[in-house]
Amino acid sequence: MLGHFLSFKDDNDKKLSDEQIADNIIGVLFAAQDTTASVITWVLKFLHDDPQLLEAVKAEQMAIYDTNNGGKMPLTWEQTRSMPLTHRVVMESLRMASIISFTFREAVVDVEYKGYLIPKGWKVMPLFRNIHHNPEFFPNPQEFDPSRFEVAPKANTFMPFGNGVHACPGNELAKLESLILIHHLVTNFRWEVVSSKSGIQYGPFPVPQQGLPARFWKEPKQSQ
Ligand code: HEM
Repeated sequence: MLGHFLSFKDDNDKKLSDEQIADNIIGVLFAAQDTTASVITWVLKFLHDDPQLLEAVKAEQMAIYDTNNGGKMPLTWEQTRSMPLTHRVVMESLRMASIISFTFREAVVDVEYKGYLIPKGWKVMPLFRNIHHNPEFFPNPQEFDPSRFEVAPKANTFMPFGNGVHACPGNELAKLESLILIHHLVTNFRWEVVSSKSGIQYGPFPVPQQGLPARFWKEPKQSQ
């Protein structure tokens, strides 16, 4: 990406300034890395808090691990497309955590919505977190329940990656990274949350209070 920015020239042959390059790199690090790290932290918390679910995810991943000759062969693209339970855990974590809680849009023309007029130039703030925690769309919204994603959510009720032309271009990458990490983690490691506090801490993205301090260790395999 840095290479692309350094060699970029616009229609007038103008290059990007160092400041513009730094701004873009920081922007993407912020948009891509912190967000994905936050959601993965929540996945670990939710799995840790539900040992039965963790066992079920582990069973799904161990089946893949065994097919891959005890993890000696790399995970394939097709395998990442065939992790239904783990995928639902990622989706439910995205809903529960709602990493990007809201966004802004500006009305470019007068808009009438349900009897309200939003005049041209006004800012509108869709609150993703509220939509994701609305019991009308997600019954018992405070409950972590991946099975709710066995049925696709109603249109425009699940937007962890935003919507429209400025929706997140890293959507699929973030989900893929989460699936890969979960695969390697549950097939090779165990973890214990050292101090689990209820509550959310924003920095600016939400993570569990105190950032979920945990201890990890490699799980001994029976065949080893
Ligand atoms: C779990 C991880 C992620 C979440 C929850 C997330 C969420 C979002 C959301 C909600 C938006 C739309 C903001 C808006 O409408 O104003 C957005 C935009 C964006 N995201 Fe992500 N994102 C994630 C990961 C990533 C990754 C991995 C990348 C890049 C590799 C990325 C790059 C971007 C960029 C460049 C934008 C701005 C798009 C635009 O303005 O046209 N994001 N993200």
